[in-house]
Amino acid sequence: MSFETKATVPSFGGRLLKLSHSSAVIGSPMALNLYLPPQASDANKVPWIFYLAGLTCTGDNGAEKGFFQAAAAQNGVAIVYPDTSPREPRYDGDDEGYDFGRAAGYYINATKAPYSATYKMESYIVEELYTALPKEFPLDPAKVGVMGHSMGGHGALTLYMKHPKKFKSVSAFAPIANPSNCHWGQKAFSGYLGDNADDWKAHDATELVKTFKGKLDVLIDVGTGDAFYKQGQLLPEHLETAAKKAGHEGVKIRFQKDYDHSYYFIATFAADHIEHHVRFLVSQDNLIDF
Ligand SMILES: N[C@@H](CCC(=O)N[C@@H](CSC=O)C(=O)NCC(=O)O)C(=O)O
Repeated sequence: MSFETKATVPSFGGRLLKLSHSSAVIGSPMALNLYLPPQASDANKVPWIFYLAGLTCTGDNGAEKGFFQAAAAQNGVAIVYPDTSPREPRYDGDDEGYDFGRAAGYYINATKAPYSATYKMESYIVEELYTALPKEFPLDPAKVGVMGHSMGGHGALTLYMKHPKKFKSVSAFAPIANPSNCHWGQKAFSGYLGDNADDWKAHDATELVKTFKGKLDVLIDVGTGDAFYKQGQLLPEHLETAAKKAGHEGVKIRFQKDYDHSYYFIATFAADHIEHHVRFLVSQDNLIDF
């Protein structure tokens, strides 16, 4: 598989590549952004972090509004911003709501028709992009982290716990932390996986943490002014309680006073998240003082 570079945008001394490719997993073209910091070269393959965006997003939201590139450049890490769902073929009703179907792929492989034919965002991330990107770009295949926002925060936490050998670091902004117990998650999981709630557990961070055997050192930020948090869509306390009960003391949830769900919140704490990942991914020789 090869990527076509549609545009190259200079950013903080590095380059943001606007890429497209024909996805074998999804079965149609997909677009994504890749930020390469100034340290990246054929002779210096850099660590990299997936940023998984939330409902209604493309790979552009994080790249344009997340403010990750400054800290990524400073620390010599690359960031991959994938899309949030397949864009074609279209299915009846796939954009009736903002919270299911297009731009709401939930980073799982659907098992229910018709979505099961192409909605395979889990395999798209952890198999296709994970394998193909380091073959074409100066990315270290052994140093990969994952972070995300809201639906993408759910994606980051669950992909990390489902594929612990693939990711060395994880963090989340306002994640949907217990999708089996909130309206957003129930709607998505019944549409993609069917109505048997037992089948949802393998894709729910609060359920996964109960039996997760690896080491969990995860940074999570949630704004106390977040309308979706107040509505009960995120349920970070469920994850916190389950993690504590399972002995995972490294699940750190910071409740940020008054912050909302927006990219103003994400941008405020973006550098903290990059630095969290750097602790697990980067050798200190690669740091640049701007
Ligand atoms: N349109 C919806 C709200 C959609 C929304 O807020 N999406 C968030 C992610 S929510 C969880 O995954 C987002 O990131 N939006 C894009 C942005 O750039 O802010 C509604 O009407 O409530």
